[in-house]
Amino acid sequence: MSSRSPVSHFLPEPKTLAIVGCPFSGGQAKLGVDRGPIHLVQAGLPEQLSELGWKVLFDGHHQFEEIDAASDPPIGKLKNPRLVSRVCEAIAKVVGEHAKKGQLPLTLGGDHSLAMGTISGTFEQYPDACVVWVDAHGDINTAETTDSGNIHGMPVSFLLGLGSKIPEFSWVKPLLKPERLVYIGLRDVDAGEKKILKENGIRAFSMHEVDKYGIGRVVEMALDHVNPKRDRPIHLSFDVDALDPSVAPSTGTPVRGGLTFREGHYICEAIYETGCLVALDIMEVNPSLADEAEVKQTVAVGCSLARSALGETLLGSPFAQTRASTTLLAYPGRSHIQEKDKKLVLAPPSHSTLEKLGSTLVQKEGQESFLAPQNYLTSRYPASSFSPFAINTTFISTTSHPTMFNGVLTPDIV
Ligand SMILES: NC(=[NH2+])NCCC[C@H](N)C(=O)O
Repeated sequence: MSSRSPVSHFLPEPKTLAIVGCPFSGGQAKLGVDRGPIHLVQAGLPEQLSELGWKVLFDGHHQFEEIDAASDPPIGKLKNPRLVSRVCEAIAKVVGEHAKKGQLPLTLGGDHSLAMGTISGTFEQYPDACVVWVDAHGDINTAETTDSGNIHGMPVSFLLGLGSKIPEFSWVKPLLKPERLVYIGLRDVDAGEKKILKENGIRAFSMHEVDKYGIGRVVEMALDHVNPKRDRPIHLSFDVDALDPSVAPSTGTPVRGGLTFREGHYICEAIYETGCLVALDIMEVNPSLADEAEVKQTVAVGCSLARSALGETLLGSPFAQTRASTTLLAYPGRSHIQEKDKKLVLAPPSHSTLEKLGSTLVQKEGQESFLAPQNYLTSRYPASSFSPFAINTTFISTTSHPTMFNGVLTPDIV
């Protein structure tokens, strides 16, 4: 799989990702979802993301305060209300702090009640953000409409400030506006939730729309709704049960007729391409609900969704695609091109050249790179001046801007 360095309208260089591991299951009744983040990390997710060019911060899973069931009786129908509230409040702080530092928080659930915390944290830092909620379920029940009493079916209503106010949750500010929220993948929506969606004019692309328009058009329409100019920060909250159970079997509330493997990944890729992603949740991987192979498959899918949302592409950057056949004729011993760790590194241009290019030198993991106009390479290193052997090159792009590229070249094969 190829990748390109992350591009962002909101995150400073070096792009930093903070993994917030949340081994939490209190928003629902099935045991095991608290082990989701542990499996995702053990499967190598942090390393995979640093291979994509992120500076990855992860210093262990979040430790939660315990509240025993006896001191946390239901409030109305709501189960474990104090526990869920306190855990989400803590996560809101953690996510908010990462966002404030310009880092992208990747929250690994855990059940989806956690999004009450993650989205609250995002909105503290980015009040004009929008939310793309990918899920089989609406998770928008209120204290009045919930049947199960499981809070993982309710976080969105808290974020929108719907339903009766529960003092225990008074810390949740209604920072999310209905027009800044969009759903993709819905197919199991409770009667009360349907009413809420309608009454609040919330845009939802169910599997019916995915079937009708195709995923490409659906994502475009969804983004046109919440982020028409593609200038708002995006929080992507992805419940793996949005995927069909044949793709992600090991999850607490699977529903048939879901997104295919590619449809799920396409959503992530398309959101990454906007350059607007500021926070990501991967939720509801429960490694206790299927056989070993299916658990492995679900965990692997959780990892690959995260990678797709964070820059992994099927063929490399758009730039690399258009320049895939570029042949750089290199000349051994030529001082401005050196081979370093199997990478060809162009010697950085002089300060005056950089100034002319309006570019600066970026120091990254011992490599120096710079942004330069697309024709910089060909004008500075015309193929004719090099011999005697050819090296096929791909570009590691630090920007999706089609006229810019990064001065580091990676030879595929010499
Ligand atoms: N995050 C989830 N898996 N939510 C499932 C919710 C199912 C159901 N609508 C409920 O409120 O209980």
